[in-house]
Amino acid sequence: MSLGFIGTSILGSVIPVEHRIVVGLAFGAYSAIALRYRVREHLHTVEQVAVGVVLGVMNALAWLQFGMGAGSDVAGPVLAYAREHWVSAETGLFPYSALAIPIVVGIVVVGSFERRIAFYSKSFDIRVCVVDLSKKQIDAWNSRDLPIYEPGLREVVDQSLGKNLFFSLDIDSEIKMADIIFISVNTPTKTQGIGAGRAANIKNCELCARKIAEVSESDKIVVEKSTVPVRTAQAVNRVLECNEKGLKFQVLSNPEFLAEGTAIADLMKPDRVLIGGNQSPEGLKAAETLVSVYANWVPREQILTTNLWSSELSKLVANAFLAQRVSSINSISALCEATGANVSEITRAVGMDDRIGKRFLNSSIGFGGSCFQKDILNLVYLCETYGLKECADYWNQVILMNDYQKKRFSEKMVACMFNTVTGKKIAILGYAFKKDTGDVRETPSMFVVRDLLLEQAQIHVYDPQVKREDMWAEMDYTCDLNPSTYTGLESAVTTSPDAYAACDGAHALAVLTEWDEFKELDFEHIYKSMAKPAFVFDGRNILDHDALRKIGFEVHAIGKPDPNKFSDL
Ligand SMILES: NC(=O)c1ccc[n+]([C@@H]2O[C@H](COP(=O)([O-])OP(=O)(O)OC[C@H]3O[C@@H](n4cnc5c(N)ncnc54)[C@H](O)[C@@H]3O)[C@@H](O)[C@H]2O)c1
Ligand SMILES: O=c1ccn([C@@H]2O[C@H](COP(=O)(O)OP(=O)(O)O[C@H]3O[C@H](CO)[C@@H](O)[C@H](O)[C@H]3O)[C@@H](O)[C@H]2O)c(=O)[nH]1
Repeated sequence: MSLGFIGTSILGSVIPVEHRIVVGLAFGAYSAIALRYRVREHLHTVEQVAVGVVLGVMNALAWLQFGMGAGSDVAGPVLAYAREHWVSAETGLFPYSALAIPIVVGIVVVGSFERRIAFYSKSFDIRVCVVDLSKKQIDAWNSRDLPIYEPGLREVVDQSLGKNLFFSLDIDSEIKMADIIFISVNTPTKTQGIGAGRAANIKNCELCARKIAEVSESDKIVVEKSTVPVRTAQAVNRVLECNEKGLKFQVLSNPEFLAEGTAIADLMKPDRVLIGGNQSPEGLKAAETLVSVYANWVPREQILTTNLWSSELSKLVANAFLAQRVSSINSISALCEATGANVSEITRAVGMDDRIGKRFLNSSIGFGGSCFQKDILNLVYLCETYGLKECADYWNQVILMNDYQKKRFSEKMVACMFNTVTGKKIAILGYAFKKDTGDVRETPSMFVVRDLLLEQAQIHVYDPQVKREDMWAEMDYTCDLNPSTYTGLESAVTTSPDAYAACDGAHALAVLTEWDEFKELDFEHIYKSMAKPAFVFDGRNILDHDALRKIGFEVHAIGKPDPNKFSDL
């Protein structure tokens, strides 16, 4: 397209003025046909065409003015300059050199559009259909109100929905049609039976494999996307092999490494993509097929291929290592509070050693989310199953340290408030397990709230994204807290429309999720509205503690020395 555009422009410039109308009409017809094709093939959006048409018309008018010698007040002097300096006196034509600027601009602008479009057009070759048993989920994905909050997700869905992205309940038909099937179902920690509280429940993966074996009518690649115990692919393969039509399936492991809140960025620019497969010629061929899908947007050198078991286990190890860093720094935060050292200074000092690195060393009230605890427990259980007790104990300590950190925080709150919070209003700022998500699975805030409720506090929660029903559901599922186990639960926990309402009349405020908006609050105003002494408990170390103390707050933060306790600071 750019070459066609540039070529026609050059042609137009060397043809005598009186014939340019013919070239102009030909160029217009060429553009209309080419653009219609590109919109139909999803290479341009209608909006891009609209912008292009406006720019094109402006360009054409400027050229017309130039060619006819007319000039507006603004364009006139520029055109006069151009006529005087650029048009050849002998031929009356535009020299090639004068075309350099529009050509270069054209190549850069249109070319960069095209590279971008080429990227998406490759992806459009692939039809993706997400199927789920849950009608509620599928309806939400097809609506304006997506079932999860994730920055940038709306745009990604809008771009492809109905073009090459579909959400459907028709699992059987979609299995039949697919060449590659990703199993991405939940694999929660077992709640009963053998390994309860530690082993991952892979029942849903097996059910998917059975469904695929039952309804498939052609050979397929089946990809384990869910996080699973090592050697799950063996079970999936056994089930698939039992199909009665003699179909051949190749099972691959392709664990997901995205984190919530940064999911789109992680998807577009992953640190690596891991694909594990059987090392037979068929297995290697299947792995190569999946590699070629990712290679549409991920550089090949970042796509690793391994055997099945290394891939499955790498996912658990990655999460265990990440969580271990959080528990390690959290253990040091307790030592800081006891000695007068400052955990932020320690993080900076040790993180500048390249071998340690700066990332994932933020001390907090503990890690939460649907993955870390579940996956470490999964690893612990695997170690136990293989008789590796010392290894199991080692990784279990990461969880114990996390439990300790959550408990330590709520106990400190009670201790600071004169050993009682009974009947006191406490504002909880942030309920999601981290910022930029509305997810509350295993959120550390919930454990702090539970501890404070058991001390008979009145809790007022504000979180910009968490839905009230999700808060109740998770409290029930994970903490067994519901109106039948805690009388008056719904009146003891209020959800507030904003941080100011939550803090109004409160004895303390606790920041439990690191939402950026909490840093911008008017703390002078909040201080005036609170009961005195007014306590701040910063569970994420995001506030300016010196400024808060100047206002009059009593501030306690994770791993930060208390100036009242250490006179030598
Ligand atoms: N959430 C994350 O950020 C994340 C990141 C990396 C890996 N993972 C892993 O991905 C997997 C899924 O996690 P999630 O957070 O999306 O879980 P989720 O519970 O949010 O979603 C799982 C979905 O699977 C559906 N489902 C269950 N059984 C099914 C079946 N037999 N057929 C069709 N649909 C079925 C459920 O209805 C549900 O909508 C887990 O193994 C998890 O460890 C999650
Ligand atoms: O320095 C840190 C970093 C994180 N956290 C906490 O750790 C938890 C997990 O955070 P994060 O890892 O950013 O979010 P997840 O969405 O749980 O992502 C993890 O779990 C996913 C599911 O397996 C993996 O795909 C990701 O790679 C892995 O980072 C959250 O409560 C964070 O607040 C800290 O306390 N301090």
